[in-house]
Amino acid sequence: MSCASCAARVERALAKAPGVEKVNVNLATEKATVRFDPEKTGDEALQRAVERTGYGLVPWSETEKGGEERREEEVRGLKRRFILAAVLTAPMLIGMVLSFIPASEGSVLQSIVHFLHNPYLQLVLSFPVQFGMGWSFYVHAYRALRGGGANMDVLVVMGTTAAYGYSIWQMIAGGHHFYFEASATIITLILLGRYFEAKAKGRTSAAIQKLMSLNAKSARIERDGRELEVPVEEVRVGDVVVVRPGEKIPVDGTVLEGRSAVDESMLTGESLPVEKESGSPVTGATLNGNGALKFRADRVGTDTALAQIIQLVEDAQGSKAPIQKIADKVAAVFVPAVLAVAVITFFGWLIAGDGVKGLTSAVAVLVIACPCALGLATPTAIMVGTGRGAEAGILIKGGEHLENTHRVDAVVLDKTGTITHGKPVVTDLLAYGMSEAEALGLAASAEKGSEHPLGEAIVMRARETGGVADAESFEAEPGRGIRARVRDREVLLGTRALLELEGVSMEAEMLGTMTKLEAEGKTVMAMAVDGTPAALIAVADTVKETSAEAVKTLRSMAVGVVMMTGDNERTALAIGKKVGIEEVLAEVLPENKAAEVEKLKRSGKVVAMVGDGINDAPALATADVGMAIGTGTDVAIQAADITLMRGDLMAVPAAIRLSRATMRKIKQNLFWAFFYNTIGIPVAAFGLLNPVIAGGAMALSSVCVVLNSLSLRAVHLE
Ligand SMILES: Nc1ncnc2c1ncn2[C@@H]1O[C@H](COP(=O)(O)OP(=O)(O)OP(=O)(O)O)[C@@H](O)[C@H]1O
Ligand SMILES: [Cu+]
Ligand SMILES: [Mg+2]
Repeated sequence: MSCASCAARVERALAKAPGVEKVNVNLATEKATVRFDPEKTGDEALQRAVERTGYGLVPWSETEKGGEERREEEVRGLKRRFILAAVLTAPMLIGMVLSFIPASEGSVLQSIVHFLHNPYLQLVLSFPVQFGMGWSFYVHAYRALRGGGANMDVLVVMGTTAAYGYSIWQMIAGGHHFYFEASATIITLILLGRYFEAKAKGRTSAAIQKLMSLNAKSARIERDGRELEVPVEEVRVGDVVVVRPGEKIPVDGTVLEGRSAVDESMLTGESLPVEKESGSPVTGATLNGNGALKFRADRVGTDTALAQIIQLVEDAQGSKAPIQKIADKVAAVFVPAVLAVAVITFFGWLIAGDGVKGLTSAVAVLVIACPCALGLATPTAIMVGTGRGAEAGILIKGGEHLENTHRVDAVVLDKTGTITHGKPVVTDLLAYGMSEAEALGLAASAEKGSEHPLGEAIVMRARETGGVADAESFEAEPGRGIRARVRDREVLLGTRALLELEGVSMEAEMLGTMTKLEAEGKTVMAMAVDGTPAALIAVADTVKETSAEAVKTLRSMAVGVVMMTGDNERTALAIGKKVGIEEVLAEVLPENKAAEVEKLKRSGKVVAMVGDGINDAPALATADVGMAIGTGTDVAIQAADITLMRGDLMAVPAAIRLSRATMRKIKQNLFWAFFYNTIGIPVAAFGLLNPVIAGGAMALSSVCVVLNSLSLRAVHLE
């Protein structure tokens, strides 16, 4: 495909094929994504549908193998053709330049100019350029026309052939208007543009290549009591993998033996190494530190975290941003419209009595009108933007999310696990009417079945001092607490509201203590045993080091920040004060989190929700942009549009910055592309544009667009 109208035509052909439900063709990645009913159609039918329009379709599985080589081959071929064309065209251009120098009659200069302007010499030089190096334009144009449409190759071919044919006719008829050098120069310049474009396009996928290169090549596994080295593809789930100090971890798994600090920065962007010991999860492509590790392989091949990240980034790069619809609509009607303008131009000038001017002007219209810059404006920026994000640990699921993020003016932050580390520890334990040890034992036994971080904190504390028994029954009340039977006693543990709902009333003194602890920013849970208040358990969670700075940065970007939590208001306000958030929504039950986001949206805000927990998932899906903390639960990551691989909140302003920068690039690109066509076409039609300059400008425009998008790679996100 050479321009936006090609992509539009392939897309239409696929959309019309029976059994196809949804289709997206991307010019920059040269990929088509099709959702179809396998009962009604298949690879081959789709392939035929595309081939009928004059293009080709290669199944995805085959592109993986040869994709990179094909691209390199294309770049090499274009370079070769450009150099040959340039060498042949140069004498004609030199002749043109020299003719501007005043030369006296009979001088050497004059004879050189004469020689270089000899129509026979020009015919001989330009013939191979037109039909040799330029042959592919004819092939592509023919295929497009045969498929019943037109693309930019048709414009190039029509323009240059008209100029060339007219020159030959002039030779036969004894005239002296020759345009051999014009058509040769246009072809040379377009080849140069295509060469640059193909090269630059290769660089837009650099992020993917970088990710792929992270993969380990081989792994050391233990089989039948022996250690042997195998290619990483041969590692099976359940294999025991041995990693020596300083080695790359080959696949995802769980540590069985050993202790080490692992550098996970390549995947998470988090620079501090993470301590690993028996039971810790390890991820393929990360780098082992000083210890030796032995781990069990849990996920291999396409299931590993790295493989999924690559897949996600690839999908995102190929997806469309809504803003592209404008360009697509224009591109679809562009070529026929330009042909019409060219015809009108020619006849207009002819009627005005200047057929020669009509011809050159029509050629200039055909050449300047190429919509290739238009087709590349959005997809190249989306490609580079999502790639840049992946490098910084910001995984964006699609172009639309990258686009939506730039409008965000309110960010809702979950408290536990998002602003704080989400690893609370028990700080205070006050027992009423029983020993502290007994209270802790009951609480921990009751919480044993809970996956809530608060429950885990209590169990952790109890493990330090003694055993934790199993509960006879366990029931969680989301957003309020738990109810359990332990050693034949009814245990109720959670918020004030939970106890009140069950008709348990606490003494004023106990409530006072609770309030006091909460004002310190601790989360306080009350426990009732068999209907009487028995203990208060306070836990504290540490605020992430960067949370306050992230809030400040967001403010400076004119983005409002709100904290939303299920925790009580006093605790929330105390934490809010630490990080600089005044607006706090506290005691929000899990089922109401989404409704709060909805309320904010209705007030006219474009809302980004940042969360980590299962209870955040509905809110993440409701928000205009859902951002999941990568260290959080899978459910949250599934529901979100963007995953922040590193736990720290500075990634939120970074994501917004990236989106703003990407949108700025897209708008610049679209403006440049539209501007250039809308100004260029009338100027050319009125005979004010030399066809050669038109060729140069058109080649430049797409190169400019691609380079402009590539400059996104250097954007500062911090
Ligand atoms: N397993 C549990 N054991 C004891 N109390 C609980 C438990 N689960 C919830 N609670 C009580 O319910 C409150 C709200 O819980 P919820 O899970 O909605 O929010 P959170 O995890 O405290 O905060 P955030 O919404 O910021 O993640 C907690 O503060 C706690 O008092
Ligand atoms: Cu073009
Ligand atoms: Mg939570």
